[in-house]
Amino acid sequence: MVISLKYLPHLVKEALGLIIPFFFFLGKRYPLVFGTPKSSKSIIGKSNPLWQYILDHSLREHPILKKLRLLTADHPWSKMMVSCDQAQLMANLVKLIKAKKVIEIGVFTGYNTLNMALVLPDNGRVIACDINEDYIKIGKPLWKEAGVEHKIDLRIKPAIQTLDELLASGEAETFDFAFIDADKESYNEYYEKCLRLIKRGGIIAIDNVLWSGRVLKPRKDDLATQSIHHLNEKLHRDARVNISMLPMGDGVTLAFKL
Ligand SMILES: C[S@@+](CC[C@H](N)C(=O)[O-])C[C@H]1O[C@@H](n2cnc3c(N)ncnc32)[C@H](O)[C@@H]1O
Repeated sequence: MVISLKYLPHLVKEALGLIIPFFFFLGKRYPLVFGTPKSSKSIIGKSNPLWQYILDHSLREHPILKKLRLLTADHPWSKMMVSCDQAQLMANLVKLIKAKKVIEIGVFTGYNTLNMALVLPDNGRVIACDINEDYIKIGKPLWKEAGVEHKIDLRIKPAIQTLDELLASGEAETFDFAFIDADKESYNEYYEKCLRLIKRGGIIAIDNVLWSGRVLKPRKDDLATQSIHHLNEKLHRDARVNISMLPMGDGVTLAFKL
């Protein structure tokens, strides 16, 4: 079939008229797959006016936490920091269950470590696990400034090792709350060990369970997404816990130990 060149602009216009609305439809129907993520850390994009509305109408951030958040914002890996509204939820949970002993797996600059230490009683303890001491140098002076340094037990080594040491020293079923937010490939191991360390009625919060939407189509070669997706599937069936999966930050699952 020969098409005269003079019809070409018209044909291109017609084709675009069909293709563009199709992609708009996909973006609206499957926003996590086809939409443009505004931020890798937030399911509601951080430039979405609703995100600002949520902060304006719910965030009660302690000034020292705000200071650490702003300091962290200059870091090249600042997107690793937990979102401030999610940190506030975790502080509220820690207070609600009157937690004394908590575990943080993945500290980064120490925003959530500080957040939890601020609401723990004076004899409370955060076991803070990370492999990178450099990131923590940013937050550590603020732990001291806030007067909560004595509540934070920082362990610089692979978190699996720290959790095994806690189990070996007889601390099973003595913790109230755990936050899992480190290397995604180890999520299942972190979950299983935390479940042993947490008391009945305790809570495990697991971060990044939506992984910027990648859990919808986990690629075979993407081990991080595969690991998160498998844990999500397992938790859905896990009779040892009750769960809620929240579309907050990059997705957070709360597992309540029965
Ligand atoms: C997403 S950041 C944690 C953010 C932090 N929870 C916050 O409140 O901002 C992940 C952290 O996990 C740490 N990490 C990675 N692999 C680890 C491992 N095997 N053991 C302990 N920490 C690890 C990284 O060094 C990094 O600081």
